[in-house]
Amino acid sequence: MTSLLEVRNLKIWDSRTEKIIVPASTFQLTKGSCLAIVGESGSGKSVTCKAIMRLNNSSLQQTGEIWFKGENLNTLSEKQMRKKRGKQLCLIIQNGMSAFDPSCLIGVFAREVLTQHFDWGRKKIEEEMINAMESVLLQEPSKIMRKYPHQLSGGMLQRIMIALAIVLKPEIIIADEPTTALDVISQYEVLEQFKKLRETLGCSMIFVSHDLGVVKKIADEVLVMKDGEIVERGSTKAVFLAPKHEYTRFLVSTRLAVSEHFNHVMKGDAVLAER
Ligand SMILES: Nc1ncnc2c1ncn2[C@@H]1O[C@H](COP(=O)(O)OP(=O)(O)OP(=O)(O)O)[C@@H](O)[C@H]1O
Repeated sequence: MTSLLEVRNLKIWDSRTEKIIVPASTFQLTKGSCLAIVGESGSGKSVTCKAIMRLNNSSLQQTGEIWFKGENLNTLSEKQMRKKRGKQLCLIIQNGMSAFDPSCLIGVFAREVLTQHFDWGRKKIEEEMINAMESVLLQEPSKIMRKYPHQLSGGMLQRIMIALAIVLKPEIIIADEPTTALDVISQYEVLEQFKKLRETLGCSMIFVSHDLGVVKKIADEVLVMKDGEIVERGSTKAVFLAPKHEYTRFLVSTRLAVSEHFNHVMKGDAVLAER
């Protein structure tokens, strides 16, 4: 299997305190596959994603190699990286609102992003965006384009980000807890759109989540992180069926306990509904 992205010995530390956040991560993203990164809060999932995009806060330093199509992203200039972001590597973050410019109408924001990568006129951009927004089931896309981010829900903003990705057609999408801030129904809908996005674009994906239920639905492979280190890796099926590391066993058992509780509650609801 060919890897599209190869991260070797990625080290991330805080230059102000010298605290090492990620000591030495090595992993690959197989072409066309979805790699989930799971782990508890603070285990280093987000800083790893941002390191690939070279978007960490300037106080965080990073060394190591990030190979993507014959280039080590860690050695590229900011200008070269800017060309890769969006068109080749796309990051979708947890809080949709902060990904947008609050003072900018959605349509204007989309135009600014797309004109950086395509030689398209205003009309073509609008057509492409409207088609993509319709495909992620956003109703009345023209109206949405004339709204500000704060006038839309978190689920809608995430779907607009997915629509933008559909137009940009990146080779890698990095989604950092994209459904976490949403209510359960929007979580389900947005996850379905992510699955569709993979099917339509055939792109590769890194999907960060602390929700193993979500991971099971979307990922082919899983990396488990704890305190900045990768403690387990393997196919989603293998990791769920026979977790090797104690910490993964803990994560899987907690997940099972939560879903049993959920089923129990749902059954209770069903009994109540029958009455
Ligand atoms: N800009 C920063 N400066 C200094 N330390 C940081 C910075 N960003 C993150 N950290 C630290 O790095 C560690 C890993 O953070 P990170 O956000 O990657 O965790 P995470 O696994 O994504 O957690 P969560 O699920 O809560 O998002 C934490 O201890 C955090 O405090």
